[in-house]
Amino acid sequence: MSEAPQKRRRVQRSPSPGYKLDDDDNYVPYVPVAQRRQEKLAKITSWTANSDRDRARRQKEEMEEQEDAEKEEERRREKARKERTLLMEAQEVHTKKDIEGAYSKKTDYQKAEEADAEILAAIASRRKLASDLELATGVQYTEPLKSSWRPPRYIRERTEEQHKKIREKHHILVDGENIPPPIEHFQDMKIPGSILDFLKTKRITDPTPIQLQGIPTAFAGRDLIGIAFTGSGKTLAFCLPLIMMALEEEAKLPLVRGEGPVGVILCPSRELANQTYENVLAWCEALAKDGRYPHLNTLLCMGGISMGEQSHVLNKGLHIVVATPGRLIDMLEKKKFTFNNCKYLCMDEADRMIDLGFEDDVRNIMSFFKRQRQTLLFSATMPKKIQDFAQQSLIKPILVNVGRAGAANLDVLQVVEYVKQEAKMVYLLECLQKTAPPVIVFSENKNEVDDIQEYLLLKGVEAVAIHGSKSQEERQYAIKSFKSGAKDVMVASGVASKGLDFNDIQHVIIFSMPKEIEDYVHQIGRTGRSGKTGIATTFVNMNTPEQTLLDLKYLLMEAGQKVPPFLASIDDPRAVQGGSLKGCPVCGGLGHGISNCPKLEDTQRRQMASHRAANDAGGGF
Ligand SMILES: Nc1ncnc2c1ncn2[C@@H]1O[C@H](COP(=O)(O)OP(=O)(O)OP(=O)(O)O)[C@@H](O)[C@H]1O
Repeated sequence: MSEAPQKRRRVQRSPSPGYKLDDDDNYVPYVPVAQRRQEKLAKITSWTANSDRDRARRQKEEMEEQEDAEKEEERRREKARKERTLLMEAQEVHTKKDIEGAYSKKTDYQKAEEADAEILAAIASRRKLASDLELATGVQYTEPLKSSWRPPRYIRERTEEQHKKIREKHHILVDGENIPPPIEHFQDMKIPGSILDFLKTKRITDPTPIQLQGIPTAFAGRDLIGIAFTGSGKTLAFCLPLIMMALEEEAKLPLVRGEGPVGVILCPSRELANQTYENVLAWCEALAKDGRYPHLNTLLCMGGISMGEQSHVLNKGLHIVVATPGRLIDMLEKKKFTFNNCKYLCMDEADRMIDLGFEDDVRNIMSFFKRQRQTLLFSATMPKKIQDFAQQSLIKPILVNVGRAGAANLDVLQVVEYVKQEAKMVYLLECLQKTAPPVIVFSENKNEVDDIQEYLLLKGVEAVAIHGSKSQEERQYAIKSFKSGAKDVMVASGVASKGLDFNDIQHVIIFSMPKEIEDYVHQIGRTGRSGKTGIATTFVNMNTPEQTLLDLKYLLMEAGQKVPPFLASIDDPRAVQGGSLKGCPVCGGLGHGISNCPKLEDTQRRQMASHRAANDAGGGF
């Protein structure tokens, strides 16, 4: 405000010697044209006085000519300037009209559709999910693996119509060629009695929908994409086929030291790998218990544990490996074991494993396989685009789908509450009163996880915490003490607890709503497992992005849950633009399109970070 008048004053002041204006060093006082002419005329007149009239007249004529020329030149310039301005203005108007015209031809919705199509095309051009060796040599398997397993005759003799009815009864959708029949009783799947007895002790008597179609499909040697709600028993559906395959191999020719594994199960987190490993161990032990079947060796291969502790497993023939990608690649590169005879690859939480973040690791792992394998992908969330991509990479795969991929488990009562940021801690205490323990509290932020645990401990609540920056011992202690019931509350970051199966969680409290709705589905899925019901309370507030709230709103509507008024009042911008309200093909969220997908943004960010890291490291591994 004070700057402008000061400048004006400086221009008005005539420069005095020694007075230096920043930009007026070459200042020449302006003399108007009329004044200059007068001065020249006066000079000429004085010559006239000196009676040199002819010279004066010539000079005057020359001057007038020059003046005329100058005036003419000035007129011409002015005309050109005016013409140019008009032309430019016309052009500007024209261009503006062009742009407006082009834009007015397409609705915002159409433009968004076009942008989405471009992104989808880019994703579709991803390399097939196969090892580099297979891609390079063009090795292509066209037929599924052969299997000696057959369903009982009475099931084989059922008509396709009868199979269809059974699938409809259990809300199972299937897709693929020559789909093996659904089998409603474990006994008919020809599973060893010792395993069935063990399952009974765990109250597992009848197969869940994903099991009754998934297990026969996998037993038949088929590649499989299995999608089913959280807590619906997917682990048994992909572990049992590997146990049976290993059993068959062992029966044919027992494995000796340096041989194996027969198959591998890949998990995206250490906790999940550990949990799956413990399940496999228990089932293999149960199998060998009655002495009729051999003992199968299982190796847990993940960061944070010493492989020395498991040398006794590596000293024998190895049947099953349960692993996280990083440590598995490390072990394979160090030739601790090989995949020369490995023929079963299963990925749990497969959408995470093969989305852009882990894709290269998975390809790397595949390059260690030397023969055809059976590939199985399982998850509760599997967006259409990932399904399509995976389908191209498997051999005549069968899709077994129970409920919409990414839909919430209907056994979970979902409550969404508006809680101001500063009121969350206090309200959390109140929420903990809703049910008896055990309760899980989720936060997206590691520091917040620690803060919540500290606050709860101060308030006398027995709480443990788990997140990615905790040591392996701390993580194991937290899980063990929570599982055993010694601790009432576990505060966890989303990543660290995905897929974990805790007994009878009564209540899940989502302290900070994750950006990706898939994460929300997995988090609330820690309760309401194996047919039991549970409650999930989620805190949202003005920090929660509107798009996330929209995803949440649609998910609640889909699950037939109560939608609170503040969520109900949020309008979908796509509806305003007159577009269709399809779910996002990348993350499955119902409240946004692909161009606003938070998962895609995250993946790109991760990729850029890993490129940066690679560059920083001089392009090394
Ligand atoms: N047929 C069954 N009947 C009853 N309970 C079962 C059955 N199969 C598995 N369960 C139990 O259900 C619980 C959940 O199983 P599991 O962990 O395999 O679920 P999931 O589908 O993998 O879930 P998530 O997607 O969250 O990982 C486990 O405690 C398991 O023992």
